[in-house]
Amino acid sequence: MTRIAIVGVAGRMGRTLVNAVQQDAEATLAGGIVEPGSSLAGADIGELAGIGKLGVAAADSLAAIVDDFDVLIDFTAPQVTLANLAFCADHGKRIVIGTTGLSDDELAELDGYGERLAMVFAPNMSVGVNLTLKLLETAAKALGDEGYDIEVIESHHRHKVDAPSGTALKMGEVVAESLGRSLKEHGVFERVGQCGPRSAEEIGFATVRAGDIVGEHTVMFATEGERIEITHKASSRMTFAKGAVRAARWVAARDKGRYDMQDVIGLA
Ligand SMILES: NC(=O)C1=CN([C@@H]2O[C@H](COP(=O)(O)OP(=O)(O)OC[C@H]3O[C@@H](n4cnc5c(N)ncnc54)[C@H](OP(=O)(O)O)[C@@H]3O)[C@@H](O)[C@H]2O)C=CC1
Ligand SMILES: O=C(O)C1=N[C@H](C(=O)O)C[C@H](O)C1
Repeated sequence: MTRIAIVGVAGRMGRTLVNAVQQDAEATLAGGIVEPGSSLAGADIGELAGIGKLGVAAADSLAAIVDDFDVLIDFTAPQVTLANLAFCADHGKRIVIGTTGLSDDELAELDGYGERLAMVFAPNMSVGVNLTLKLLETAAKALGDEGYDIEVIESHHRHKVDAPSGTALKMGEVVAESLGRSLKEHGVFERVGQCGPRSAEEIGFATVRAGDIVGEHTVMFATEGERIEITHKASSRMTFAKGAVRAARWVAARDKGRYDMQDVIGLA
């Protein structure tokens, strides 16, 4: 039985994760964390998630539940995640990280922890998106050097704070790597005014933020006469939450290293 604690337990993903852990026969809900000083500290995390009392009170620090859990699941914000990584490394815990929007420096810092603990870090925990990444590799290799323009389009709810989404960036990276291009050099994240025609090698990104869209990603390969679109649409956060719980069970049996969902699913 994997003892899981969830940080950001009152957030959109945190509440869904409580539900997902409850539904998993091989995992147990060992704790939930809210922001230090939050008025929600002490509330029952089942009630926060809308599934009724579970008898687990929200804590406002990891230190308060350090002996209760084996794996932490963290879908919060970059600086919060890095602080939690340090805590887990210092206390012999494993961690599953879904947080997106990390800067290059923050990613480098996160990477360093792979030598100190076992972590799964992925911008999208759904099985469907991780399979889509494989399809993109094949499509990019077949089409990318044959005159097909590549564009990544993503849509999310009005509350999302980072752009492009972590998944869109990952899709761009997979396509770029498959073609021997660098996303740093060829990624185009803004087009406005007299920006001129697109270059053959650029990989364009477009972002939509509206309403309650859970998460949609399309990679378009377009040339004269045809276009192929590979699309993934999430209609419920449960798809991410179930993936994260699966990752937590998987990482509980791992030694040090930085892994992603492709490792967990067996697509690496
Ligand atoms: N990898 C994946 O599959 C997915 C990744 N994500 C990513 O997960 C992240 C969170 O998304 P979402 O759930 O929508 O965002 P929310 O804003 O709904 O949730 C974040 C939660 O973290 C809490 N929080 C902030 N600081 C702390 C702290 N110091 N200690 C404990 N809790 C804290 C917030 O509390 P408060 O509200 O009080 O500030 C909030 O409840 C984003 O980066 C998003 O992109 C989302 C979906 C899927
Ligand atoms: O913030 C979200 O909601 C999501 N974020 C992730 C991302 O940035 O890719 C994954 C998912 O699409 C939902």
